Amino acid sequence: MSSRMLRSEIQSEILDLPSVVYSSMQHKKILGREMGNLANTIPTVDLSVFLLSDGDEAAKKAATEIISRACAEYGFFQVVSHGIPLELMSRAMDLCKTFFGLPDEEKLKSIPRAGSPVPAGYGKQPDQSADKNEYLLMLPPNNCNNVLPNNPPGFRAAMEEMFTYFSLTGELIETILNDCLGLPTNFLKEYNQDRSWDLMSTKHYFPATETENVGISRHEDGNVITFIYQDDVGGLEVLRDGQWIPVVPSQAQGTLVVNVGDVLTNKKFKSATHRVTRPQGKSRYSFSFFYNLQADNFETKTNEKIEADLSESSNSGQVRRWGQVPEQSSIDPHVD
Ligand SMILES: O=C(O)CCC(=O)C(=O)O
Ligand SMILES: [Fe+2]
Repeated sequence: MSSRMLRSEIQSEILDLPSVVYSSMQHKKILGREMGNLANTIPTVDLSVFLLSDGDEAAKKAATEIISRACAEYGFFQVVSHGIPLELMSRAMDLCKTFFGLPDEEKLKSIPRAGSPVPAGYGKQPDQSADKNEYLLMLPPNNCNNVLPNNPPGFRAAMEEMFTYFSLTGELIETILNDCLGLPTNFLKEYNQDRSWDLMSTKHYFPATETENVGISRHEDGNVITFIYQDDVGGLEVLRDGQWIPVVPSQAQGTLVVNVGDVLTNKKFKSATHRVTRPQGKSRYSFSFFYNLQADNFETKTNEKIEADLSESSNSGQVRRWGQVPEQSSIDPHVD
């Protein structure tokens, strides 16, 4: 499906939204309003104004300002009315729960291909790892290194559709962040056109035990922008001023968490440290989408170019390749 066709699907989707989340559609003046309290919650922004061909400019400006502040204060924000069909999101979540509930021998049919540059396929953290989760990782739908399960039926197609929509949402958020950073129009878009290195993973976090509860150890994402679609269990936490702030799953269906990765970090934005803590007695499921930068651009061009265009920028951190563990990363028991 061409990206133009998808965009028009997105537009028809947002005109048909449930009233509880999207009531702002009837009140254009408050489109783009802040739906969270900046003091202690990660703000949520309604993106529908950016998807409408006649989107109100003042509402876009208001939304852009909220996102700018959130990226500076938290490195995180949340979005609704992003155009990803809610039916697809909940179907994909249900299918992922079914997949992870299958016996190991079934899931192991989807282990990564030998020699693949990225271990696309099913995997489980090794026993010695503090992180207790299993996952299914995928490259863009047409990539020959993907190993996607045929069971449960429909899962593979749902994963591919989710990926395609996430990519488009990534392009939209990249454009908004471009403006937040005061970069020349379309600077990031022109700089980062190759979508073949984007990655999506769906994860199953096992319930915590009496003695340990680490889902993913504290880390920062090395890419450009990450999306997280989490179920209603909770456990994602963001470090801000030495305090772990929970990203409470929203009652609003289809809420996506967005976080700024190392590529866009500078004096203005931060790539925030975050982690996942596992609750007791419950599994947690999530989708993460990593909007990346083409690998060859990583060390050579990325921050150097963004810094050159943002004279105030100061990020000293080297942008990491996929899977490379940051030096400052540490394993902690998540008990504080
Ligand atoms: O599952 C989540 O909520 C977050 C996952 C995450 O931080 C990551 O995959 O980098
Ligand atoms: Fe992360």
